[in-house]
Amino acid sequence: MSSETSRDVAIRVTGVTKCFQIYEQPHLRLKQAVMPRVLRAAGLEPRNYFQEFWALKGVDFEVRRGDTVGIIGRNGSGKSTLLQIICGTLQATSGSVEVNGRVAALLELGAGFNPEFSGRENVYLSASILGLTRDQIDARFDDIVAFADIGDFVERPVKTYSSGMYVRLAFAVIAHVDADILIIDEALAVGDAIFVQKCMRFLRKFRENGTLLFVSHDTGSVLNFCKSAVWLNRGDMVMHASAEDACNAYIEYCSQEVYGDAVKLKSRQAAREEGAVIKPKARVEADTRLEMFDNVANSAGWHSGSAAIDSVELGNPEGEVLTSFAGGEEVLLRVRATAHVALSSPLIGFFVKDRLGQSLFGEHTYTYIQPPMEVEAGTRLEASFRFTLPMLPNGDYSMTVSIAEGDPFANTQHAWLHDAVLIKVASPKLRYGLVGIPFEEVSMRRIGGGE
Ligand SMILES: Nc1ncnc2c1ncn2[C@@H]1O[C@H](COP(=O)(O)OP(=O)(O)OP(=O)(O)O)[C@@H](O)[C@H]1O
Repeated sequence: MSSETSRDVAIRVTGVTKCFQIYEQPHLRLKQAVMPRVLRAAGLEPRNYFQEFWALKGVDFEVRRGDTVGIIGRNGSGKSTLLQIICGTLQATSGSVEVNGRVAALLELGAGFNPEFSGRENVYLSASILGLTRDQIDARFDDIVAFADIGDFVERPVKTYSSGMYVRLAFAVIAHVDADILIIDEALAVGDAIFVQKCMRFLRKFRENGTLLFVSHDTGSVLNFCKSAVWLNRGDMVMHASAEDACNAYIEYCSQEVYGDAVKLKSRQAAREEGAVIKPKARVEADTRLEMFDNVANSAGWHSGSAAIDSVELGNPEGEVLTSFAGGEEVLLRVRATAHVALSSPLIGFFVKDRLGQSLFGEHTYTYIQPPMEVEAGTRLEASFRFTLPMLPNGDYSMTVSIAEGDPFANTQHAWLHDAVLIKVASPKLRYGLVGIPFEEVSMRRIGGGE
């Protein structure tokens, strides 16, 4: 039993299973409807004409009020099925779902609106299903149409809409019904960039008070948006953990799937010493704002056994290793790795990500090392990247480093360190946005008279 009271819980999913009945031929469905009764009446044991498919196999998790939870998993893992059960549009085979609050959902395209009705009629229909009175819808109609921004199409039947228009109107409705809980499926992906930005602004505001359940294949947007994530795999809930832990585990799993059983990835997490203290090396510059912590030994990640990352160092272009930087200066990043087997076209890469796991910048060696190198087992490699360190806003960052084999589009990862370098930025000036810009001068002056 959870320690949370029902008041704190927005969604509680307990032991939910879903079994679909699969009929190999359409007429077997009819047979299933009729035959068992006939056979029972004749005193015979009825048989089933379908195969069972378990899309969900006992899913348990809770979403607290105000939480933003991502649902991740590969195609067919049961994400949409779970959302439909939470929304009440699909019945679970067993288990229960408790939802506290008004739920509005943007599920897969095609669900929700009546295609024969106009946009206007569908707005009234779906907003009233979501609990708004006619007067409330009248009062909000113009805002909904302005948000959707689909012009005269609002008077035309929804069946004439493009998928982008459809999702615009559907999102506009759910954004105006005072929902306590929003459930967003991948549908948002069909909107154009400007509309998606508008939705994201709305969702960022919404999550200040509301509860959000967000499904995506894109771990980047889950990391960017969600506090925690539920990972589903073939109907099983593998984990419900912080978004970072769940996404890292999921990415690792997907990589393992690519390798197959031939190569067993070894988790570095398992080897990590509990409570290892990361000590920053000595500061070099007096007015430091950006500090680097070598974390190669403690970084979570994995390796296939074919190659390993040995060290990651950042320093000045002369090669002197430093741990403190101001941002804006030229730096040299050196990644050393060992190939334990012969590799054709090894590539070493890195990217710097923010606290939420959002990638900010990075590079790999492939485009610079042409033709690709061939190396024999036991070769030690050093990749060097010389670049201008950006000004990063205050916060914690980390650098992911990897060695792979192949090209940027088709490669086999051999070692991956999630947090090879930890970066702390403390500056009184840079505060906003993803990337800090060093402003040379900021001023304000009066350019006209006031009343
Ligand atoms: N009505 C249905 N009848 C039979 N099988 C179904 C039905 N709906 C879903 N399934 C199956 O259940 C499994 C889970 O489907 P679901 O759509 O929930 O997965 P998903 O994780 O949302 O996938 P995707 O990421 O591709 O959208 C799939 O194997 C799918 O084929």
